[in-house]
Amino acid sequence: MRNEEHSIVADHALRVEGIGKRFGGLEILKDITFAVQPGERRAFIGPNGAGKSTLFNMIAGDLAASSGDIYYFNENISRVPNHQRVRKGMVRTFQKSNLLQELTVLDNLLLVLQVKFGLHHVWFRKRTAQQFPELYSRAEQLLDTWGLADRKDTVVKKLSYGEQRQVEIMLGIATEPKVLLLDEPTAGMSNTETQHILKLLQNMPRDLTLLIIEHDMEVVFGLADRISVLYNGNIFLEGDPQMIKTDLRVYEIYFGKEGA
Ligand SMILES: Nc1ncnc2c1ncn2[C@@H]1O[C@H](COP(=O)(O)OP(=O)(O)OP(=O)(O)O)[C@@H](O)[C@H]1O
Repeated sequence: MRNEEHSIVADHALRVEGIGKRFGGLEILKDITFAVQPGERRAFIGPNGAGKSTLFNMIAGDLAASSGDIYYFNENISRVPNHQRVRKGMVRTFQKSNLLQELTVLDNLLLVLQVKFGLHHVWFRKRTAQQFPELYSRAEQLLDTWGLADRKDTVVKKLSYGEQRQVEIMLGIATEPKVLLLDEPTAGMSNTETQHILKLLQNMPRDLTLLIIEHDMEVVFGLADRISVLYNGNIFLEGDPQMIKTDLRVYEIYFGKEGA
């Protein structure tokens, strides 16, 4: 029985056990426990201020938890710093833009890919496709997949807001993560842009484990295998999209008992 339990635990890409977070006297998260399977797409929903971003900050290592532990492929990473989590393959994108605004899309991408290709030492000099064919070919491939090939020579600050968000996700993918955390990837996007991002996310490799915070329910239900609902500092409910969609309590959390 112990062995069986152990093997189930070892199969998790991510396991969060009893995580809590206090800001001063305020207890934002109380006792968060959940596990995500490798390749699973898990969405986190809940009203504004429920603590979704705070939870992601702790998983990514940007914020220390007040209590509890985080396991990544069965390794306790609770005290592993953020940059080491990234090196292990846990990568997040941010709600706010963290791109190098003065550089082109291609240069932003090459800077990320250089690290992956072990070419940090050439960051300061001009690189050419002739010198680094594999680097450039991977960049072209990513630009094609993400529909950004025609924008590659555009300086990031000249892109639309939606395109910038697209570049951010592409950079996250470029690091070839095992677990990718997306914090509201479609926030502030037009309906057309949202549809476009949803399609791209749906087409991502199935072995990539994806955790996503999202307010757009079309994206949530179009992408997630399982959904966790955060409310009052706890995971109020967890289930598959059909179960969450039809649970009246979720509706009440968002719209109140009488409805909107
Ligand atoms: N550094 C901080 N210091 C104090 N309070 C904080 C801090 N960060 C977040 N909070 C508070 O914690 C609560 C949860 O915030 P968080 O951003 O995690 O919620 P959220 O569910 O992601 O909300 P939203 O859906 O609006 O993005 C909020 O009340 C917020 O004001």
